[in-house]
Amino acid sequence: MQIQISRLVPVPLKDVLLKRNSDVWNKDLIFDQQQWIKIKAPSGTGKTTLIHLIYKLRQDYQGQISIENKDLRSISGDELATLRQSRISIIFQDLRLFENLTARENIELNRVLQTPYYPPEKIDAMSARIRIAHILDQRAGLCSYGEQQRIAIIRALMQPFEVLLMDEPFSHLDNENTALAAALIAEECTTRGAGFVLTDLDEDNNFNYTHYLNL
Ligand SMILES: Nc1ncnc2c1ncn2[C@@H]1O[C@H](COP(=O)(O)OP(=O)(O)OP(=O)(O)O)[C@@H](O)[C@H]1O
Repeated sequence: MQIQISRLVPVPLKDVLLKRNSDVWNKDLIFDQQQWIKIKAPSGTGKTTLIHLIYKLRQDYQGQISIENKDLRSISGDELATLRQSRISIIFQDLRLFENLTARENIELNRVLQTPYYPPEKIDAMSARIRIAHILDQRAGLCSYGEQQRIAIIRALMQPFEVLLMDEPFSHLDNENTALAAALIAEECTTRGAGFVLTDLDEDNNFNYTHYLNL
């Protein structure tokens, strides 16, 4: 999968963002599937906005986003659903879990909504690796933010994808748990030949990024 971005600027942020020296806003970029892209920027400079624009959660922008040369504005309905079910997965900054469902139910719900990529046992295997096996049957709303973040990570990895969007995915995790989660994500992307776009506030060496962009 290829995502092309051309002269993209979110309309509400236009005046502020065009004054910034950005590698992304108002530039022409191509994100290829094999790329592991880190986008670094301070708070409030549009990281979440960018991720939501690419996932088509909002459309208040000028310029163009294209998926395989097709304008994202013209992708809707079943085509958009298929894109999100099997080609683009996402870890939201605000996680977006159902707090009254258990951790396992949150993950399983997403797994069965698409052609399942992995059998349900994989939830246990991934959870053991990133140390949340003990809370799988607990209500997500009762889990700590760090636990919730790892539930959201596994939920994203249990579905098929060619590109993974990650919005500050380790913001609630300590270094040791970040390393475990990053290793799992790296392994999953490598196995599938998938790429990712990851946003964060600071520099890091959590992955062997192919590209490092300032927003
Ligand atoms: N629809 C909107 N209308 C007006 N302003 C908006 C809109 N959406 C976002 N903003 C503003 O855009 C700016 C960027 O928000 P965004 O959440 O994308 O930043 P961020 O880089 O992800 O920040 P953080 O690191 O704090 O999560 C913020 O100042 C926010 O208030």
